[in-house]
Amino acid sequence: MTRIVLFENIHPSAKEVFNGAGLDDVVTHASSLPPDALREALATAHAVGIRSRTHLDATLLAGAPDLRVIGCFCIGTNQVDLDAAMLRGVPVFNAPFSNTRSVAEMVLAEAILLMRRIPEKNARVHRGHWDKTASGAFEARGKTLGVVGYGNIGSQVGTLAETCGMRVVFYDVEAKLPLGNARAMPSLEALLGQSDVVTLHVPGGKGTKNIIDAAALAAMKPGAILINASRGTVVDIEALHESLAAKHLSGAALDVFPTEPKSVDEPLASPLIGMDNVILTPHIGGSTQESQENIGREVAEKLVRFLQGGATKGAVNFPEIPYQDPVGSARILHVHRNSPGALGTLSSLMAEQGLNILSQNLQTRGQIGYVVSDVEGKVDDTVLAALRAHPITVRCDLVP
Ligand SMILES: NC(=O)C1=CN([C@@H]2O[C@H](COP(=O)(O)OP(=O)(O)OC[C@H]3O[C@@H](n4cnc5c(N)ncnc54)[C@H](O)[C@@H]3O)[C@@H](O)[C@H]2O)C=CC1
Ligand SMILES: O=C(O)C(=O)COP(=O)(O)O
Repeated sequence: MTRIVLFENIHPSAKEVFNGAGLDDVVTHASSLPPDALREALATAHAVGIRSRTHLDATLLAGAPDLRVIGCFCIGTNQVDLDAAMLRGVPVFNAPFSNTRSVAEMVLAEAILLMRRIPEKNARVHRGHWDKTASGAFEARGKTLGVVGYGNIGSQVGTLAETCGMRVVFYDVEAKLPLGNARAMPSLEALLGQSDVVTLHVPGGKGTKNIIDAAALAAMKPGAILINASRGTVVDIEALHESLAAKHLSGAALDVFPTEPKSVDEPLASPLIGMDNVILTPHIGGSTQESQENIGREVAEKLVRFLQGGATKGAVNFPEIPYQDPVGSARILHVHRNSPGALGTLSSLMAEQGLNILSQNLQTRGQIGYVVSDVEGKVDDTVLAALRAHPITVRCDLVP
């Protein structure tokens, strides 16, 4: 029996996919779990599904000996120790596209609201002030949007912004095809110096930590707006607070934070709380009915293809082998340390166990190699134990 444990209110479309594939042991949790409960839930799991809140580090993974695969039902995978998972022979999948439009629409909406100073005016009306003034309010048309990180989300934000007449510039560490009339900038500084609105769409992690710091904020135009719906670690929050307090920036919208509350009742701790010109949202950029339903299906299908066929195409940390129709009487998934002659060693081991190899596919990535073998012959517990016991073996499983 394959036990699948889903955390963080993953859309029911995922369970439908698992059940449709005959995988009925699906345990669902409405939220992420505190460390002890998480450890306990992982101890018996063969597959887990998480979103951005559940952090799976090397110690937690070591306490999950049966875990075969991890699904991130979101885009970001920085919450998982990807190398530790790989070295345990555990592929990690995500949903690279399904929520991108949802983020892009929210960012454009926030840009327009902030350019019109709607968050402040809304708060003031609620407090009894009727400030009917055009002061500080601007049209989007003709303004410059600077997109930092021109990937799946950033490029869509640019395309949507052009439909409102905005001029789009972007900066990316990789060469990117500009969509529409967007123009690539040679540096982050160049982008910051000419953008009325700067929006961040880079991945989390060491390479992007605090790329928007005090110096970057100072390089932005007076009165500019900053939007961050990427990862909280990308912006130095204290520096942003100072820049807003000094009225250098006119407003900001943040969906992600260096430390995010763990539950609905935990308040956000941030120096930005109470600033009327700052939109604060609880990491919901990708949270729409459409995106969550699609993500549930997309990632669950990837997990099923792996659990039932060994396919790792699209895995973010693993050698990629596409789905192939099985031939023979059994399919063996073997993960080994990537060393010269490993495939020969595995094939000899299989021959010693009386298995005839009908089809074999090897891919390597960094420190590991992954082999999918379709064989003729009897693969029972003794055979599996022999393959698992060999020193080159990291993991070995049989799929139906
Ligand atoms: N707020 C939310 O709910 C959501 C947040 N996200 C986050 O949005 C971010 C972007 O997602 P995608 O567009 O799908 O990723 P992507 O991988 O398609 O694009 C990221 C881009 O950033 C570029 N990049 C990396 N380091 C950079 C740097 N230092 N400076 C400039 N460019 C750099 C990459 O070359 C790439 O083109 C991720 O952090 C993701 O986790 C994604 C979905 C929902
Ligand atoms: O897709 C991402 O990377 C996100 O940040 C969205 O995360 P979530 O599924 O809303 O926890």
